[in-house]
Amino acid sequence: MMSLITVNHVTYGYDHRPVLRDVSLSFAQGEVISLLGPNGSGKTTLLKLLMGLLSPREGEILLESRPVASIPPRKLARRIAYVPQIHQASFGYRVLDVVLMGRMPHKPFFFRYDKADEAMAHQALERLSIGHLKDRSCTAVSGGERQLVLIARALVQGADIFVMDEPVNGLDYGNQIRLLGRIADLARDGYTFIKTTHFPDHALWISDRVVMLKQGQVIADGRTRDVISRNNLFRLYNTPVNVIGLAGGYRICVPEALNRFKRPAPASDTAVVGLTRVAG
Ligand SMILES: Nc1ncnc2c1ncn2[C@@H]1O[C@H](COP(=O)(O)OP(=O)(O)OP(=O)(O)O)[C@@H](O)[C@H]1O
Repeated sequence: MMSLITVNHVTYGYDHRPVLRDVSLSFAQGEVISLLGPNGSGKTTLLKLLMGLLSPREGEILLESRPVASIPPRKLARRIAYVPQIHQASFGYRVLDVVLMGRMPHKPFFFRYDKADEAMAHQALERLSIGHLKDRSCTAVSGGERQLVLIARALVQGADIFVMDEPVNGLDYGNQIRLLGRIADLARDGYTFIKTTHFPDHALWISDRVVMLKQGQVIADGRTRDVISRNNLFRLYNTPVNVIGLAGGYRICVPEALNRFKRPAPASDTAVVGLTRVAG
């Protein structure tokens, strides 16, 4: 498969201390890639390098065959969009206006949005099933809805590569599942997602590829089912986690520490559990 993004022997450090060391990776179009690693392992730094916000000290990053560092920011924005973590909206922009902002890289310095821009924005909102929110203020929608608004903005930006830093952080369980579902749908349409996560289970749910970063180095990179293993999870997080296969080909992570969390159930609880089982 042709490489969409190639990271060639990249080294980076904010000061003298190296944060990323000799990182080489290659991502293909339509892949969902999860970057996993302990706090401070360099995940966000790698995302910033991919978006051209930082330049490698050594090595290079190519978008198709062109160095990212040589692509003007407005041009790069038409290919790569950043969807930030859920955050509190501080300005009361209308949802439709926030989505329209995605058209900026396509416009001259002084411009007005035209009918075609508005049609694209409406289409993106409908695609994510949030058309009904278009006239609401961004301060009056939930965190999960705001995350979808930012994805809609990335779609009208025309980007085909979405970079997301812990996209489900702060979302309730239902919205986490729905957001990951949207990512999987868009990946089926050819969009590429490079996202960080602290949840190996989320990587198992929707990722084609997993890259494990530890102390700035890639310790594993490959197909999700090969990389998410007890061995690799122990190397990464220094805690034993069993990866259990379920019917239907699903896999889940079960930390061994759960044994220690078990508390003896009072006799009365056992009876209730027994009743629930019968009823269920
Ligand atoms: N602007 C900065 N100036 C100096 N050091 C920085 C800066 N940003 C990050 N670092 C340091 O670089 C290292 C990697 O940080 P980075 O944010 O890439 O890690 P991360 O894997 O995304 O962490 P987390 O999972 O906690 O978000 C950390 O030691 C961090 O303290």
